[in-house]
Amino acid sequence: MQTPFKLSLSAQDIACERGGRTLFRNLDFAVEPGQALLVSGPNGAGKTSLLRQLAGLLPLAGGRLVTDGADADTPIAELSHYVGHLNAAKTAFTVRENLAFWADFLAEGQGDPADHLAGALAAFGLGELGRLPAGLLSAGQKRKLALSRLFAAPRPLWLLDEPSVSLDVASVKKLDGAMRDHLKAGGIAVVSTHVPLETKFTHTLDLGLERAA
Ligand SMILES: Nc1ncnc2c1ncn2[C@@H]1O[C@H](COP(=O)(O)OP(=O)(O)OP(=O)(O)O)[C@@H](O)[C@H]1O
Repeated sequence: MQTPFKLSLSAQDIACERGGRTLFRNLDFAVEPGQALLVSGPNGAGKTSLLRQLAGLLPLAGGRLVTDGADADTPIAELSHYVGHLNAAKTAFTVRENLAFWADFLAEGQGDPADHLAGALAAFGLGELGRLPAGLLSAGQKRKLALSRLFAAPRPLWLLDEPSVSLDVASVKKLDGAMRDHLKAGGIAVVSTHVPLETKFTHTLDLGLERAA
């Protein structure tokens, strides 16, 4: 069994600007090991922007992000998996090659990449499609491939932007199960979704309300 995660993440007084417009400011939250934050709000409220900030893909316009339980020099990007709207798969590579790349690249020094690859192929039942180029997958299968990356390397922070989009009912259940197991292992998750999930979120953040405040 893997060592339980022990990462905490807090956002302190953070702000976000896009195209010269302030989407939110003075935002605070804290997530401890085993906890999940649900980010909600209407279209355009800034959910994707916030997740991209947490993933280190978009600069903060103010405030700071603080982690505890990890080496202070390790950027959040290296502690997290970010699954966004783009599925980030190499279309000419097969399903297996994509997952093998992630297992080799992301899980270096964290156990046997072959074990991670097997876990990733099994997580959303992509084993049978292993030889298919990722570009030929259906929309839901592409989303499953992106989510399978969560299993290609153990990382304490999952940043999931509308993770259930295009998934069938059984796969949404698998996603809920995966999140439950991740939280049980002490992982943390920040999730934006318009669709109800079974996952028990310990914290919620409504960016629509933040904006109105
Ligand atoms: N590169 C950009 N330049 C300027 N404005 C941008 C840029 N990217 C996003 N925006 C704007 O920032 C705002 C927030 O976008 P974001 O994608 O974060 O919203 P969201 O809450 O995730 O929306 P949705 O629910 O529709 O996915 C939108 O008004 C969008 O037009």
